[in-house]
Amino acid sequence: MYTAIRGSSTHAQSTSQICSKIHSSAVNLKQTGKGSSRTRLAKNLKPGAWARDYEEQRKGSYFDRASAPHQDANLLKKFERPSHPPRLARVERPDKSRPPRERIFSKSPVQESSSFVSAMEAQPAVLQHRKNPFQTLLDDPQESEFYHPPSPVSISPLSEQEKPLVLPRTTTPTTFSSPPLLPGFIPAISQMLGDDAKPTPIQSLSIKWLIEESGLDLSKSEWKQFLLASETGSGKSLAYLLPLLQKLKLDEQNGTFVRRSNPKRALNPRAIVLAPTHELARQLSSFAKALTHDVKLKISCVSQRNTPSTTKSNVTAKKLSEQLDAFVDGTGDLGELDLKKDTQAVDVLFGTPVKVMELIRGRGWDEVEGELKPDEEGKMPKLRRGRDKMPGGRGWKGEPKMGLENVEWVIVDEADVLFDPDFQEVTRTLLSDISAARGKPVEVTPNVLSSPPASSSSSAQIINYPFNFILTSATIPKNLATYLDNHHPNLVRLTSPRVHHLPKTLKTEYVPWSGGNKYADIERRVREVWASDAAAHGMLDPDTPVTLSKVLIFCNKSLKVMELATYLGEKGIRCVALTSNSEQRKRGSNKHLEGFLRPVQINPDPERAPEKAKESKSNEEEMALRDPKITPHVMITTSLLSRGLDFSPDLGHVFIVDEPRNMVDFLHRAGRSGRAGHKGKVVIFSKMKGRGSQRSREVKEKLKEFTQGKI
Ligand SMILES: Nc1ncnc2c1ncn2[C@@H]1O[C@H](COP(=O)(O)OP(=O)(O)OP(=O)(O)O)[C@@H](O)[C@H]1O
Repeated sequence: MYTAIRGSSTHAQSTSQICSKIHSSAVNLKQTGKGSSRTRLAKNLKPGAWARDYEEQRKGSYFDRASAPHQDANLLKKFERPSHPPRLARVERPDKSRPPRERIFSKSPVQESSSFVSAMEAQPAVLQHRKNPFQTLLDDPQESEFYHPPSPVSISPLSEQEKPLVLPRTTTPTTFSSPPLLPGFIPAISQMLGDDAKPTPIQSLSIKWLIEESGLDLSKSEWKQFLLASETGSGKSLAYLLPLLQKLKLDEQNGTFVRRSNPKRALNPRAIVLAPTHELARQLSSFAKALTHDVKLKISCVSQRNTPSTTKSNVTAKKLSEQLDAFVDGTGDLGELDLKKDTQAVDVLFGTPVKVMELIRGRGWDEVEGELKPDEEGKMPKLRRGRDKMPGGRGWKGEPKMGLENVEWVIVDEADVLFDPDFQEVTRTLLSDISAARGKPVEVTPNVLSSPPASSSSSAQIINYPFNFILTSATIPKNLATYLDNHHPNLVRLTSPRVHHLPKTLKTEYVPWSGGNKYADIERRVREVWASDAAAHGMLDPDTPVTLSKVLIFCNKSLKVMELATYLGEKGIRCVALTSNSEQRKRGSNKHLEGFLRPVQINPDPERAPEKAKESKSNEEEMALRDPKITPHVMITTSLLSRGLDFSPDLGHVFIVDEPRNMVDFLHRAGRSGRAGHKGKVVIFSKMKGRGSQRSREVKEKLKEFTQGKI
């Protein structure tokens, strides 16, 4: 590269010739795959529009510099393309005939779970603008990013001035038994987890403190406030679902719950479970459905609707609005909500905060109409019947569908995401709406998560919601702990001993890039995984068909997901590629994750559903499911699927091909494998030798310390 430029200067060529020479030499280097800085140079030093800048440089001492031009940071900065603005969740098409719509929230709006994704997919530079509370992996090696609980059970506060109230260790239940559990839960638990299943540490704690209650008024108020934190795959869902469902059933049986009816909004749940993605909400709701197989409670999931891609001219606004309100395609088995049929109140509603808000306030609740300008005669334009009153049009606002008077429980799953700066406004607005409907309004103050720890003398707003408030997470970043300390000082923290560690059954492996095609490295590794599966199987049980591991690959960018999927597809490896905008995600079911997620089902009762009970797969179907050429065994995605989803134990490998941005991200991605005591491996691809490997080695060191519990 350097020689090419020196050569150019000695022959006094024209600027554009010089530039094109630089360009072509850089492209050559790119083709030989010699490193990222050169590739970037090839992109940035294209001849043409920037030639003037080169001319200016040439007048100075550019070519006399001792160093190579790609080392001149100032110059490169000048030619750098402007960075992309942060992606918004919903892209508005410019329509000059309409006044612009504004959003109520001043910050980057949280419209959908896809905004979570765009936040996770955004470039590091973009993340900085939103003051990401998490440091990048190496930014602050001295200080831990996490809150370390002093004991499995503690009550607030984190602030340095006060000491947390630490409860003495007591014996916790070691079996799922009735009592304290309702007898109806026992067969469901046995069917789902096996007859020998024992409660995990977080489940023991929750049975003890949330179900038995131990005669101790921990939360010092009528309503419980709890945080459940434990490592990934340790059964937090069951830890909060059991107390929730049991209490709902008991209140119903004892007559202590009196349903307040709201004739206009019949859908009036007793509990709301919030999750950051539709996929997770659906999986949790089917888990709850299976648990209540005998304990009859009505479970629903408000999910991504079937939005028609185009507006047909013969569809009236009313019809279209009705279609949009029929949220799913009638897959009632999964417990998803169909507003046409579900006019009765439900017991537990699962959903993302944005979807639940749409039910509470009506679709389009977060948009205000743009200013309508008077015409030349000073008359205000009327809304046009068809277009402007169509869903999404200027004058359209959906009807609220859901009452909140009966809500006695709110569970925030993946609390660190739902209270992170991108989500917290909508989450807290939702909590405040419920409080207001229950006669106890709570003000929503902006940006509470960035506030410093309150000293004992300062007066942080103490929030006591008029409902039971349960948070769960596998990671408690310090800013979440501080928020809880400031605003929920009575919150009880139940934490498992291994919180913030990788599951014991998950192994970590580092794979160096070969220096050639990275996609080929990944392909090779996938094939190695399958080869070792086949070899191990051959030694153990050669007469039965082999089951090959499923592989989940995490990239940082959607573009890379698609490129890698194309590459592997061309090499004969079928993959599912999922990004926030994937069409499959819009279907309103988890079909796109079939084969990867752990199926949740209770064996059908042969008397009640004889056909379902008989259903079994033919040999050919079984073989097709095992064949990676027919059934995809590789899923490629971004952080979208890193949260909460319970992948099947067949998913033996997680590949992390881009450096995780922070420890939180790493723990959640890695934790999709090695769940519930099953073996798993997280494979981290990185550069371990030569230029640029220093950082990888430091990251490796940090991850090692972390997984060994030194941080
Ligand atoms: N006591 C138990 N014994 C055996 N398996 C269990 C037990 N409790 C839960 N499981 C299983 O463990 C798996 C993981 O559970 P779950 O998804 O609730 O974990 P989690 O802690 O919420 O994980 P994450 O932090 O990733 O959301 C599920 O498949 C569940 O069926």
